[in-house]
Amino acid sequence: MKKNILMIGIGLIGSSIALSIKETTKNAIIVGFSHNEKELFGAKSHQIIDKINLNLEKAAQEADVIFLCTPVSVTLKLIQELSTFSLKESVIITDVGSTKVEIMNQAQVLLDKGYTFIGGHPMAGSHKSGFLAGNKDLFENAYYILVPTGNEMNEQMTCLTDLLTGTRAKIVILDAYEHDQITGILSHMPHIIAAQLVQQADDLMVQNPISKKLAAGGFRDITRIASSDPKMWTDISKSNAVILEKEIDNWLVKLSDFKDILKSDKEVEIFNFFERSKKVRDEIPVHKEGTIPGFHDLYINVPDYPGAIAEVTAILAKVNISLINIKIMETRDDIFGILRISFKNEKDLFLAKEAVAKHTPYESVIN
Ligand SMILES: NC(=O)c1ccc[n+]([C@@H]2O[C@H](COP(=O)([O-])OP(=O)(O)OC[C@H]3O[C@@H](n4cnc5c(N)ncnc54)[C@H](O)[C@@H]3O)[C@@H](O)[C@H]2O)c1
Ligand SMILES: O=C(O)C(=O)C[C@]1(C(=O)O)C=C[C@@H](O)C=C1
Repeated sequence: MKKNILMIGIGLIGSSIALSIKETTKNAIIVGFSHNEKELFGAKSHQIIDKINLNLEKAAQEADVIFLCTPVSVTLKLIQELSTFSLKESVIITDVGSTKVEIMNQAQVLLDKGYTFIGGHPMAGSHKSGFLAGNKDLFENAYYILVPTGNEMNEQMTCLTDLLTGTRAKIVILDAYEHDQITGILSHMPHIIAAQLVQQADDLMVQNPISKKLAAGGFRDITRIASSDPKMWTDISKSNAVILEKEIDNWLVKLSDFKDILKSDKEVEIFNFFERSKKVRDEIPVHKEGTIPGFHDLYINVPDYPGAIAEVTAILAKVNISLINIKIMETRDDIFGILRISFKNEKDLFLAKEAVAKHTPYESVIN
């Protein structure tokens, strides 16, 4: 029997989930709804969705599963609106919002009507928006957090996790508060800090335009996410404001402590500050199940001339090492490009590093 999946919002996340479902759930019909018709027709022509339904009530009534893939403030309104419709009794409603407490509280209106709501949040994404940035592999190896209410039946939970197998993400169950605390520090604070750092740099760039050209790897690495959608981050910040206010206070105290040790020229304390961070960062598991998604990546500095990439891949082929992914990173515009090559295991990664060092003049690092 066909399974009717309604995707409300076909942006980066909605389209990536739709594409991943199409990979594994052959009986799924993906119906798209959003406030933006042009986007819907675009998504249909790219075969991300199978059908368009511009009537939300009708689309929701026909759905077996509803994914809310909209900015958090819109998701809150849509939950309210869905609760006024007469939906299938067995319907599963889920979302992908980056915060969970406010959304789970709002979902009570659906539970009151006897509907099932399971909160969701795939912990991967990008600073890009819109269906053209969608990618069926976006969530591979990432964690996909689910927040049950306790009211859902086991079969409904299984139905949702089965539907998500195409994402190749790892499902993790959390409660809403725990979720917002963790993502507050691991996802929301980094976005606030990156945004503020860019503004601080902007002041300098206005005073001294040459500084614009001098931003190097460090600035790029820490500020990529400042290019994310401001609407999405306004919603996330407002929705997680209580936790973020506490974390910002904590940040200000810690930064002020650093200022004090700097001011009093306490070299050992300054060293300890950086040493502790390095130790913690280096120990976060990268290749196993950990905070940082596991890939076996080699970063190679390659000169910007035709054939340089082919030269590297030819060497890998010669020593019989297969790669699983290759990407030119957007980290440096001039002189060098960074080539990121992913391998299927650690052994191949180290063999590749050795081969690049032996047969090419290019520097490479394992991250
Ligand atoms: N971007 C990420 O890295 C990321 C990762 C995980 C979760 N999320 C969460 O996923 C959700 C979607 O983010 P995204 O990156 O896909 O954003 P996006 O801007 O790419 O897509 C948003 C979608 O919502 C639709 N939309 C906006 N207002 C609407 C309305 N009033 N009615 C119906 N549709 C409306 C847009 O048309 C678009 O299809 C957000 O809640 C975000 O917090 C984002
Ligand atoms: O990689 C990025 O660009 C992201 O910001 C993705 C990111 C994050 O890691 O903070 C952003 C918001 C989401 O809710 C989950 C993932």
